[in-house]
Amino acid sequence: MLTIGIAGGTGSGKTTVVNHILDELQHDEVDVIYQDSYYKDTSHLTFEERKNINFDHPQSIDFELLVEHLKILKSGQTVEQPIYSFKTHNRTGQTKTTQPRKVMIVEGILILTNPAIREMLDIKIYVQTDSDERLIRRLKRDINERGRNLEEILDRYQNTLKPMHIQFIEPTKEYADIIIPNNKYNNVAVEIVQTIIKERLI
Ligand SMILES: Nc1ncnc2c1ncn2[C@@H]1O[C@H](COP(=O)(O)OP(=O)(O)O)[C@@H](O)[C@H]1O
Ligand SMILES: O=c1ccn([C@@H]2O[C@H](COP(=O)(O)O)[C@@H](O)[C@H]2O)c(=O)[nH]1
Repeated sequence: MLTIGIAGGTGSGKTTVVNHILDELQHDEVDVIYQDSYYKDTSHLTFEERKNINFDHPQSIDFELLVEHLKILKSGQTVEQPIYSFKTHNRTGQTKTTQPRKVMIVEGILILTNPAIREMLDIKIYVQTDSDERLIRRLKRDINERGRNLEEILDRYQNTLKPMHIQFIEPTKEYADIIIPNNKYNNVAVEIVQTIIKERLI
């Protein structure tokens, strides 16, 4: 199994890059493990308490389960990837059956902060986008798709997202094998990554 990590700040375009890679491969050749699926289960908290969680700190992620699932996939067995709801800030209780594939993509803002995950990745990619561009994208996406309002997004940006990005996410760029500049759609970089994947699959 070729394991590819795709990190980068929120709104940098990680999911978009992943989707371009998926488009080029056969459906049964590739699957994705989303770090967001592994936010810790917080069912014991009220919605108001969950809203105050710092979701940009590595401690918000159940890395133990994520690492265990990657090990299971690498050993050729299937896992049940939790399904997460950004609207309720919690796992839904449902899972997605994820089978081992020739290519497994691991995507998320904090994946390169974890040494055990870094160790398991064959190719580490960091998607690099300026913070103003990321904030604009995040505003549009979170209002349209994640049920947030302007004040909530800007509060989170100033109080947790920006400091956590500087402290934890941006420094992981140094672990990357490939950095994709993504202020604009970068088809050339994505095509290079697709070519590398195809070569490794031969
Ligand atoms: N290069 C780009 N230029 C403009 N908009 C982009 C670009 N890449 C992604 N987007 C848009 O920005 C938003 C966030 O992108 P997404 O891929 O979800 O980022 P991430 O997964 O890193 O948070 C989406 O609405 C997406 O369509
Ligand atoms: O319940 C939650 C969990 C996370 N977030 C925010 O999501 C982003 C990470 O997702 P991307 O798709 O990479 O943007 C992170 O910055 C968290 O702040 C949330 O709002 N609610």
